Amino acid sequence: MREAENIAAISDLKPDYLGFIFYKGSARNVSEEENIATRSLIRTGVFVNAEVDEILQKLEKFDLAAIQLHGEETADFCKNLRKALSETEKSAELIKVFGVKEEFDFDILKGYEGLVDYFLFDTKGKNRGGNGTRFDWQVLEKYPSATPFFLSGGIGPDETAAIKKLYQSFQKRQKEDLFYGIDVNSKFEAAPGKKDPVALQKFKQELFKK
Ligand SMILES: O=C(O)c1ccccc1N[C@@H]1O[C@H](COP(=O)(O)O)[C@@H](O)[C@H]1O
Repeated sequence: MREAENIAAISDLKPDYLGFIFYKGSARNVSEEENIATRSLIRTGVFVNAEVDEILQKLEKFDLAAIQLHGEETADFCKNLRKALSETEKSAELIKVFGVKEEFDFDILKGYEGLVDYFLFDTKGKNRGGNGTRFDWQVLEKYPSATPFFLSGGIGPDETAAIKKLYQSFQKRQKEDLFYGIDVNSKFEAAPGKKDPVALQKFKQELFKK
């Protein structure tokens, strides 16, 4: 998101998080000049292999409360970022993203356990993110971690039934707390960085309908 009026319209739908892409390679990149003021939402900065200093600068400037690491950030990087945050007396939720193609080796998560607050699963594609394509969510039925995750990657208006089905599979195992959230992006855009409030409202209604 990056347009003040659009941010206000989407904030009215009361999402828990609102994302801002800080990656120059993206058509959604937020520049230093942008005014992205919002009310009480978890303002999330999305970064791709950025330096700790850059993340701290954006955190301060844009009053971010969550950091989404959407590149090849290592566990050591996450540890250093956490340390840098505490040294500057800043706190922010850390979300580490993993790209999924057909299969996913969950062993990779082990090194990140305890270092980040959430994992996020996106579809591996030709772009760093915002590819607008889904992966096979069945992969997550074998989710072995105790770290809650966000589901992402090409989630669109027609996906509510499939999301509910996946959620129920976690409920059956009394593990629904692990399926922490869903992250929508390009499939709800009128243009890059501009979300469609009507489509999102309909989606939200459908998602919470019993
Ligand atoms: O959206 C982008 O341009 C982007 C660029 C670099 C890193 C992440 C990006 N977006 C993230 O991609 C996922 C999935 O998006 P989509 O639903 O497939 O469009 C989401 O987490 C976005 O925050």
